[in-house]
Amino acid sequence: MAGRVLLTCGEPAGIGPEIATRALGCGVDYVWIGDARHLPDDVPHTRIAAVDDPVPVGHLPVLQHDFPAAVTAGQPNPENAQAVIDVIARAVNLALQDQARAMTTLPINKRVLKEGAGFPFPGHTEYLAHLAGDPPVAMMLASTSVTPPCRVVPATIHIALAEVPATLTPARLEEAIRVTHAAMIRDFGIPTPRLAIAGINPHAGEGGNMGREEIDFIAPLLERLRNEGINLTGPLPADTMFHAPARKKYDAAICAYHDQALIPIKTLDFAGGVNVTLGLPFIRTSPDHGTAFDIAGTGRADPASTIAALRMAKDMAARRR
Ligand SMILES: NC(=O)C1=CN([C@@H]2O[C@H](COP(=O)(O)OP(=O)(O)OC[C@H]3O[C@@H](n4cnc5c(N)ncnc54)[C@H](O)[C@@H]3O)[C@@H](O)[C@H]2O)C=CC1
Ligand SMILES: NCC(=O)COP(=O)(O)O
Repeated sequence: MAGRVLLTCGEPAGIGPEIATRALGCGVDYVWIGDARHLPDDVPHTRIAAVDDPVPVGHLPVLQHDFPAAVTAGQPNPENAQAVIDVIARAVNLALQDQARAMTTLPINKRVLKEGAGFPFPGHTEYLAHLAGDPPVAMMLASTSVTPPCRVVPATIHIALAEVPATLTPARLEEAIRVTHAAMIRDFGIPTPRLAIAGINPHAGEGGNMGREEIDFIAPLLERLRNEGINLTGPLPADTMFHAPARKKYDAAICAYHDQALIPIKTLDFAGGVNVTLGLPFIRTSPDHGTAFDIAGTGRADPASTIAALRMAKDMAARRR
């Protein structure tokens, strides 16, 4: 397996190109896949033919990917949508062929991809799972600069809130728990992971007075999995499980839906948060933020989350060896 981490360009009208270059020197050897014409003017870079080709010291290695339309910072162009998608697929192919140790993806704008190329997936997570043959996956967001750490997995991901109760089936929750449990061991080096499971209702249903999902299926599922030896607590009231003393008691939290999981991590560690897709045959991390069109091209974008994502990808790759 080659040594570099692949960094996909994401939406070129967002902050991706600038943070890709500002992460240079972070201690991770990475290659950017994108169109070199989108890089800030003063960035030393070298186009290479193969992932591990050498470049001069201080240069960004670039696997060139031609985009069809011009890019204006802050204004995504649907004509470039297919190229954004193709860059992700190219990175997956390289990873599946063991030509790279891991991939880190820069943010995409899902609406533009749908508008410009009919992209049928709500995010990278679902697209990467599709490209990998649809193994069970989970989206984890993990802090890197708060103690105790905050690691969260929404059991339902990119769906409307109104669809959550019907989508959060026992099978869906069980899959999220099993994928997270296996990944905590394999990728995070925690041999006996402690998982905390959030309820879906206020006060975890308050004994059935504010909803019955906890009684009807979450608690029985947890009991069954505990009998297999998985260390689980819950269902817990979500509002009191993320303060520091509560986080000390578990290694990862499985939540019912997107915002229940992502609000605590992005509040506690927006700069250091990393998005990891658990369950894939290759390693994929990502910064926790989006395309940030409001500041694209201004030089104000903070590369910290991307640096944390690259470092986490490198660490995971070392663990998998
Ligand atoms: N992995 C991915 O591809 C992700 C993509 N997105 C996409 O990004 C688009 C915009 O999403 P928003 O909800 O607006 O979130 P956002 O993260 O792009 O922006 C939220 C706020 O945080 C600021 N911000 C974000 N990253 C920053 C950075 N590195 N340094 C300094 N300030 C930063 C922005 O300027 C903005 O004020 C959406 O289309 C969404 O789907 C969002 C999250 C992840
Ligand atoms: N809110 C998190 C997010 O949108 C990231 O999704 P993905 O593109 O990593 O699937």
